Formats: sequence, C-alpha cells, structure tokens
Amino acid sequence: MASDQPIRLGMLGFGTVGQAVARALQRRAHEIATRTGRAIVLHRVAVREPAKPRPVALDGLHVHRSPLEVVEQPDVDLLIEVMGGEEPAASAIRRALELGKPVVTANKVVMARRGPELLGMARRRGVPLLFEAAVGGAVPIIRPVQESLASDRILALLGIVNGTTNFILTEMTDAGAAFEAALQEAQRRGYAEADPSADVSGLDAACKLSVLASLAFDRWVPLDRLDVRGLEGITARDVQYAGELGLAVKLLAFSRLRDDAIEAWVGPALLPRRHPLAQVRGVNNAIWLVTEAAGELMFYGPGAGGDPTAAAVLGDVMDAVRRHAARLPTDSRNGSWPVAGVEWEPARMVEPGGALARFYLRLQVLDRPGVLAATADIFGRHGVSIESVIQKGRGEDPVDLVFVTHEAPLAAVERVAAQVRELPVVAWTGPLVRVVGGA
Ligand SMILES: NC(=O)C1=CN([C@@H]2O[C@H](COP(=O)(O)OP(=O)(O)OC[C@H]3O[C@@H](n4cnc5c(N)ncnc54)[C@H](OP(=O)(O)O)[C@@H]3O)[C@@H](O)[C@H]2O)C=CC1
Ligand SMILES: N[C@@H](CC=O)C(=O)O
Repeated sequence: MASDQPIRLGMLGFGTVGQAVARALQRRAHEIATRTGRAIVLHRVAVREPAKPRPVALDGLHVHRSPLEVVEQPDVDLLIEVMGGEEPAASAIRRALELGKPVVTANKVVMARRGPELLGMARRRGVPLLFEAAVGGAVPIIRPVQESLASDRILALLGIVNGTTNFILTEMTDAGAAFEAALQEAQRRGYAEADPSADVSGLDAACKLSVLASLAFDRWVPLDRLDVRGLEGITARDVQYAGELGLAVKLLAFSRLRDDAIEAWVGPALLPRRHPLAQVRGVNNAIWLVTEAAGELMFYGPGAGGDPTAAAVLGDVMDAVRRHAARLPTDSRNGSWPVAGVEWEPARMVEPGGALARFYLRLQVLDRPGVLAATADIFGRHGVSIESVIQKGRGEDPVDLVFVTHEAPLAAVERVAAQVRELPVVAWTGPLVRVVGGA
C-alpha cells in the first residue's frame, strides 16, 4: 500500500451490508481519510447476479461473479467479505491472507467454522483478519474481549446476540404480532440471514457464541459442541403466560467456565422483566460479561441492519489500514485463537445434559380428573421438583398446564417431557425453555 495512493477495496457481496458499506464510504470519505491518513475507495465487488436492480447501484465499480477473481486482482489492497456462508467465503479469505491482503469480515459462520485455521494463517502472514461485525452487529464486543479485557479473566457471558429473533419476540410481546408477520418484517428490514431459519433455529446465535466464547475463554469452543435450541414451538401463548409470571421470553446465548470446562448453550429462555437483558428490545443486542477483575460489564446496541453493521465493518477497515501502515503484526490477542505458538485444542465441554437450570414446560392436556397429579407424578419420579404450576382454561378441550421447575439437570427434564408426551391425556408438549435469574 503506497502511502500516496488510496486504499482500494475489494468487496465480496453487495447486499444489505455491502450496500451500506458503499454508502458510508461515500458519505464519510472525508472523516475516514482524515482518521486513517489514507483515502479508502471501493474498487471491485463480487455478486451472484450483477444485473439485479439494487437500491445502491454498482456504477463505477468493477463487478465480478467470482469472489476469488476479486481477491487475485493486484489492484485490490484490502478485502471486505460480506457475502455470508462458509464457502466460497472461507477460501476467498484464506487466499487474501496468503497474498498478504488484510481482511475484514462480518461472517460469523466462517469465523465459527474456520476461525482457528484463518486466524492461524493471518498470524503466520502478519496480516490483520478483523471480524467485529460478526458478533453483535454494531456493538463493540470482539475488540473489548480481545483487547480491553486482555489482562482480566472472563468467567461468564450471557447475551442476546440475534437481532432478528429479538425483534420477533418484541413484536409478539408488545404488539401481539404473529410470529410469521414479525419474521417477514425483520427480513424486509434486512436483519435476517439469507436463509432466516438460521436465525430462528438459534444457529446464527450459536455461531456468534462459539466465536465469542472461544475468545473469552482462550480455547476453541466448537460450534457442534453447543446445546442449541431455537424459537420453534414458542407461541404467542408462551409469551402471554411468561408475561403473567412476570417474565420475558428471549433467545439467549450463555457460556461460563465451570472448573476448567466450558458450559455453553443457546436457546429460548425466560427472564424476570426487571433483568437488564429483558429490557433489550427490537433489533438490539446486549452482551453481559462477568469478569474476575472488572466485575460485570454490559455491551448494548443495534445487533443487525445495514448501516449499523457497516459502521463496525468500516471501523475494522480503518483499524486494518492503520495497523498495516504501522507494520504491526496482528496484536497480542488478535490471532491468539489459537494462542500464539501453541497448537490449538478444543475446549473441554460440560455435557449439556448435566447442566443445571430451571425450566418452563407447557403442555396441552385433556381436562380430566387426576391429569395434574399424573403429570406431576412423572416429574417426581425423575427427581425434578416443581416450583410452580398454572392451569389455563377449564373444561375446554384441551387446556394448558404450565410448569416451572426448580433447578434440575437438562437430561432429567428432557426425560420428564418425553414421558409426559406419552400420557393419553396429553395432546401436545411445547419446547423446554430455561428460566434464568431469580423469579
Ligand atoms: N444483515 C445484517 O444485519 C448483518 C449481516 N451480517 C453478516 O454479513 C454478511 C452479509 O449479510 P447481508 O448483507 O445481510 O446478506 P445479503 O444476502 O443481503 O447479501 C449477500 C451478498 O453476497 C452476494 N453473494 C452471495 N453469495 C455469493 C457468491 N457465491 N458469489 C458472489 N456473490 C455472492 C450476493 O449477491 P447478489 O446480490 O447478486 O445476490 C449479495 O450481494 C453475512 O455473513 C451476515 O451474516 C452480520 C451482521 C449483521
Ligand atoms: N441475522 C443476524 C444478523 C446479524 O448478525 C441477526 O438477526 O442478528
């Protein structure tokens, strides 16, 4: 990068985030140049369908269909990857690093599935690979965990890391919206993934948790070792009943150190309405960290959407330009996943079935004499003690029974749910939902 020349960007993807990056580069060209000491211009892009009409036009750019073709161009100094998915994104990032080109990505799938390999490559080449936008959208969380808290020890993290599902749950709670209508609105606003089932199933949040927990605990927390549940089966009635219990439904990501093993899960959870995470509404995300020295910290802001995400992407671009110009290697902790010079090892994980929590379970039962005693008996036989039970409706066919348990191992509560489901009076059982924080 000769210092009198602008930095020429190659960008893979020109969808919600890519177009917002292009807009911001134009609108903020002066601040960006002043703050980095270099002009930064978008030069080449890769898209699947160049002829598709877009709110931001591709005019004046070199447009390619092949991501690798963009990477290989000698006039591309720095790569932005905002196309999503594992491949061809990971191969393009890898090739850029091999060529010594700094990379900025918003892709949590790539970082969760290929992070250790790509960060290892970045470190060997002494080239930045930055991914602040991959977790929490505009919320700064990667840099605080890697840099600001580098001297501290993170003990636990709990967060809302998916904007789409938080938006859906907020619409269902506040406006009584139907799940499908709220999801469509989230897609229209550009919050959802290209395949929104990744948001709804908890996979998007799980990728983010894998990345964040790996950085927080300095060992690889593999995606396929997480207990991942989504919003499937959560209905307006659950939202209503939770409200009546003074609780709010959220899709949470949780991880903590237990002895030297890692417990990690993503799933629907009920929080007391006064809990700070219960106040996080709409597309916002929030991550609450517990550390040894600093205590409790909370990071909050828009977790999805073109402009907020583009701000995080461009922050990384400017950082990469400054680092490269100063010939700094990737900093002490960036790329410390795996730890410098040490072969990376997957974390020892707490078996999900053994992890303790309180649970909410809703059943639809035929209103027959003795039905409550029959279901409660199953809980007792598996050693799961019931904290509260509510019956909703009477005489209708079927009625709802809502159980909240005391702390119990997940595996025991799963056995209860499976056995209850077999009772002839039980018409339907909902998903297991954790209850977090005091009632
Ligand atoms: N949207 C958001 O709020 C956030 C998104 N992210 C992440 O940012 C990334 C991009 O998201 P988003 O902008 O919403 O996604 P979009 O689906 O809106 O855009 C994807 C872009 O990538 C292009 N593309 C996809 N596959 C290929 C391919 N094989 N070859 C060439 N071009 C390809 C598409 O081309 P075409 O336009 O021709 O179809 C499109 O321009 C994802 O990793 C996402 O997880 C992170 C934080 C927030
Ligand atoms: N689909 C994601 C986008 C940001 O990562 C979300 O809704 O959070």
